[in-house]
Amino acid sequence: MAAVTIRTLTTASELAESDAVFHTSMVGLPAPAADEDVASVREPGRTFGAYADDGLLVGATDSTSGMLTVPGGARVPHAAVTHVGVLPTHTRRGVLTALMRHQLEDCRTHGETVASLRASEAVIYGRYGYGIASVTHGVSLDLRDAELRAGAVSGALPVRLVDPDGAWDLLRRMVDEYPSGRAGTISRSECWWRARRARTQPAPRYVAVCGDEGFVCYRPLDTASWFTSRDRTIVVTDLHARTPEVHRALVAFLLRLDLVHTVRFPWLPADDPLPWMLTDHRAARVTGAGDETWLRLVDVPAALAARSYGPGGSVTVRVDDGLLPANSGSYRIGTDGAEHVGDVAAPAPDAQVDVADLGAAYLGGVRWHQLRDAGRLREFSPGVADRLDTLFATARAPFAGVMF
Ligand SMILES: CC(=O)SCCNC(=O)CCNC(=O)[C@H](O)C(C)(C)COP(=O)(O)OP(=O)(O)OC[C@H]1O[C@@H](n2cnc3c(N)ncnc32)[C@H](O)[C@@H]1OP(=O)(O)O
Repeated sequence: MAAVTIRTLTTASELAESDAVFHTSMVGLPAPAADEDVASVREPGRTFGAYADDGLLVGATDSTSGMLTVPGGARVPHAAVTHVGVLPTHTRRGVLTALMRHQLEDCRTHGETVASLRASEAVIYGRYGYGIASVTHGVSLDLRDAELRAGAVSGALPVRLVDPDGAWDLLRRMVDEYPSGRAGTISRSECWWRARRARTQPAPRYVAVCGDEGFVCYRPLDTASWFTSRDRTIVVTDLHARTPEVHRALVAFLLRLDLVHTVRFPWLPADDPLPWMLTDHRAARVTGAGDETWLRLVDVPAALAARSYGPGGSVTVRVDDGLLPANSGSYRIGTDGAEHVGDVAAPAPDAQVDVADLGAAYLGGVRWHQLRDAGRLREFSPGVADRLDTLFATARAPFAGVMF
């Protein structure tokens, strides 16, 4: 166990120091500008520091509060955990474990149902009850082959360019007014917008807006030889649309850009309609797939009660949570909802799972039969995984859509 003291960091210099610890631990992550006011992009009271006996700040983590959309459309209180780091001189002594324990207990105190994060390494967070709940695809669109199918854009939805530096409030309004209904969507906090504003790369970058109902932000890559390049590439840094029609109009706008050969979409849901809009499906090439949301059910009874379920009768699942023992117990999950039915001993469960794997399956992204076949779900009654799959299935792949 680590000999550290965990404290809430409050002053501007403490917060700046925690940011320095994070960037030192990350080795190569580009640091924010020297004049960035770290306190302005941190939610008060949510940054925790670990101090060694000699008073040195050796580790830190923080989070912002918001909401996460669950299957069925309800939104539950959510903590977006980030800036996790321990100085390389103090790793593997339990510092992160002490920080994670403190942070999860704090989330419970705040009444947060779930927490999520993006992981720098896949081996870190499972032990703290986080599971991979959504995946993301990187897609490269070759404009030499990309053509919209006839009828993909009906009618003329106008797209206009706006000043990127003056558009922040407009973008924020569109995200807030037309939230995605997709499970896994997280709200963008005040701190998120401030950080995005402070850290967005300088020009050239562009924002195109479709009828105040959607936008796409993009910028060119490798501009040194842009004038004569045979491989001019832009990257889409953000895309938000109220309707599929607006989404298609924004993609159509990108396809019409002169000079550009390739459009990169670094993060798309696995079931994004983009390839299906095109005459040549292979013009949109998946260049990589990775984990997106690592989800932690902080309050298992509240999380299970908040989402909707498909048909499939009911199943009693025993959940084990080593870090937040109040979550451990048996839950009856059925088409009509879910409820806590007892402690770990009774009644006899149909299956048993660790809280991290329940988090992975919660949004419908990972199928229960995968978890069973991987040896992560213990079935006590035959066919339970298949029944759970029917109960937990969602129409669309879960996706958060934002980095933080
Ligand atoms: C949400 C985000 O911000 S993601 C960014 C996370 N930060 C980084 O990747 C920065 C670089 N890494 C670090 O700062 C640190 O290595 C951390 C934060 C990942 C881990 O901090 P530590 O204080 O070393 O973790 P701690 O000592 O509590 O480890 C607990 C257990 O996890 C294991 N563990 C922790 N990190 C790793 C890792 N990167 N690889 C393998 N095992 C790990 C430890 O071996 C230990 O296992 P044990 O309980 O079986 O002994």
